[in-house]
Amino acid sequence: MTTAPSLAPATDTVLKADGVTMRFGGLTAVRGVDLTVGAGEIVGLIGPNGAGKTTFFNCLTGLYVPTEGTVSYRGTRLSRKPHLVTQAGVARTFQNIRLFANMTVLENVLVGRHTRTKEGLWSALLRSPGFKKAERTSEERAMELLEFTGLAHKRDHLARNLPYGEQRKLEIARALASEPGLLLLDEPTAGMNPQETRATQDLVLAIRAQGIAVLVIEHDMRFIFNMCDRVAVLVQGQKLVEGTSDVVQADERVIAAYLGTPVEDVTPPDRPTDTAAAPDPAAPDSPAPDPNPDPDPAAAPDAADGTAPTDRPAQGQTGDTP
Ligand SMILES: Nc1ncnc2c1ncn2[C@@H]1O[C@H](COP(=O)(O)OP(=O)(O)OP(=O)(O)O)[C@@H](O)[C@H]1O
Repeated sequence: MTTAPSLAPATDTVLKADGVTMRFGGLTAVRGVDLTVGAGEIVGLIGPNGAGKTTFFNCLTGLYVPTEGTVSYRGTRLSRKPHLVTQAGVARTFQNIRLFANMTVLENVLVGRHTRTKEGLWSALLRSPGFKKAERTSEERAMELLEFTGLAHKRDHLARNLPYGEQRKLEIARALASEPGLLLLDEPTAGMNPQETRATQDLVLAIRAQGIAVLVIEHDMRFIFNMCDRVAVLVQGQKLVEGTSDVVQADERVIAAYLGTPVEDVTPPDRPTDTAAAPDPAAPDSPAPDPNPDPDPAAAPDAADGTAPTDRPAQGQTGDTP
């Protein structure tokens, strides 16, 4: 088993969640979860369906106000308003893709810059010199991010016409546009083929190399155990185990509650993974992508960022011409 080394020692705590609990009426979806993410770390959050992973993300990012507990980013307690959480330096992607389907790839990334631009409405309407300068800077940065995520050649394509894997990349590019110090990824490889998964793994490592800490929910255990410095396991809303990939995948309780069998032969990041189109024994609870996924309450359009989920394209769709 190989874990890519983090570039920075995890001395500085970027994210600190203390005793986060989320109840929905009689259901406790998350129960007293503590979690930290250090600078330079990639931390995995795994667990069976319904374990509370996305709910926990929603508590971290202000979409839900936790019933109990606190969340801090770089030592400062986070706001309960999603756009202020983003402004503070925490960006995220969603389990169900949320893009502006009828906007271009470049425009989608520019939207992600809004928490980093100071020019106001009047300045924009009057197209003041300050606005034009800010617009140029934003566009340059957006293009850098499209280069970084391999989407520069699609800059003028409509988001809805991108193949599924590229829509996921675009979500990441848009999240990066807010210049986060911590990126939360909710099932970034869901519905991807092995090549796309491998590319996403490389992208996450490149994001970490830029000094951005990553907390990732994923059902693909190879992806998790290849990359993560630490992994936390949620079961029925509670943290069951936390440790290195080696510790977690050998833990009897995790095997019993989630993995089923020990995950062997985890592919190192520099080895191709595109051999298996067959069902993946290292992906517990990871059925073939559902073309009609259940609606994710967190993915509903919200006033904070105004995005809407896009329809998931059919698997293997390549019709990427706008
Ligand atoms: N807004 C809500 N209202 C009521 N119950 C909710 C709400 N959001 C989540 N839940 C419930 O909380 C529990 C945890 O759900 P959550 O989506 O966080 O799990 P998960 O670990 O992310 O699952 P998956 O791996 O399938 O995405 C589930 O029982 C779910 O039905």
